[in-house]
Amino acid sequence: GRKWTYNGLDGEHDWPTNYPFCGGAFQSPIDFQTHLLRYDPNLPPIQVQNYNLSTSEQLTLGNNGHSVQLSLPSHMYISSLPHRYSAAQLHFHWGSSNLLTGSEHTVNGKQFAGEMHVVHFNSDKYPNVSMAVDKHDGLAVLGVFIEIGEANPAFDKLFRFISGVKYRDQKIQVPAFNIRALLPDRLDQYYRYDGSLTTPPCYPSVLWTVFRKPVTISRKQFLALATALYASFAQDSPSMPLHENYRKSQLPDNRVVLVSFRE
Ligand SMILES: NS(=O)(=O)c1c(F)c(F)c(S(=O)(=O)CCO)c(N[C@H]2CCCc3ccccc32)c1F
Ligand SMILES: [Zn+2]
Repeated sequence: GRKWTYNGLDGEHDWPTNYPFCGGAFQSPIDFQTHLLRYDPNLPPIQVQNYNLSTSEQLTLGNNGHSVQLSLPSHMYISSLPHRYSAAQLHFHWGSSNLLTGSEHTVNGKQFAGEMHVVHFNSDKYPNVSMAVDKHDGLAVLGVFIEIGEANPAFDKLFRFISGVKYRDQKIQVPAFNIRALLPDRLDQYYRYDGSLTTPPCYPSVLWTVFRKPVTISRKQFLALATALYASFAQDSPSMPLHENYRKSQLPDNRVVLVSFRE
């Protein structure tokens, strides 16, 4: 598809020109404002299967110019949704070294330092993520808020390789690890709503589950993510830093956000 960026030329205000869904309804991210929330006691804890990958498996870490993404095997899946949603990839959104506000979803206007998304596709109905990406029941994304605090060694299993994918379209193989360790300890408290991809083509195909509890990583870990990457190719000059890769909040379009927890 056509190139797009997060700011300046081809920035998010211009996305609808080449990607009409980006100007449509049911867009993500949104601000989880208290008055939009409705407690739903029937929302079950999220259950994930086969997230504890063996180190003998290899995953592809890549810089696609918009984020750093880690490919995930489809034998990892979410088992607590109406269909089986198998893993496809995970990626991050962040601010910059001195902008500790880079999450996409926000809570009553509070923006977190960053946000991780684990993208899954409905493998009961579609053979792969590309076939699922534009279907109304195609994707389920787990969102995890990231805050600066205690270091989380699990993220180093990924961040220690980030210098190998500094430039756009660079890819390396990395040893797999326990992806469950990247999620918060409680998977029973989350926000739930129908939304979209937060990047072009912005298909309204995502069942969003954003965990209430953030994970923490250290400032050193955060800087490794926020300052190491370029959105430009290795041979490009000048190089463009890859940062502030978060979409602004979208209109709720009178959507209700279900929550699995009481205040
Ligand atoms: N925030 S978000 O909406 O979860 C989200 C991103 F922010 C994001 F950057 C990506 S991307 O890295 O692929 C770069 C641009 O598509 C994705 N990719 C998804 C949807 C597009 C097709 C596809 C194909 C294979 C695997 C994943 C995906 C994405 F879903
Ligand atoms: Zn994302």
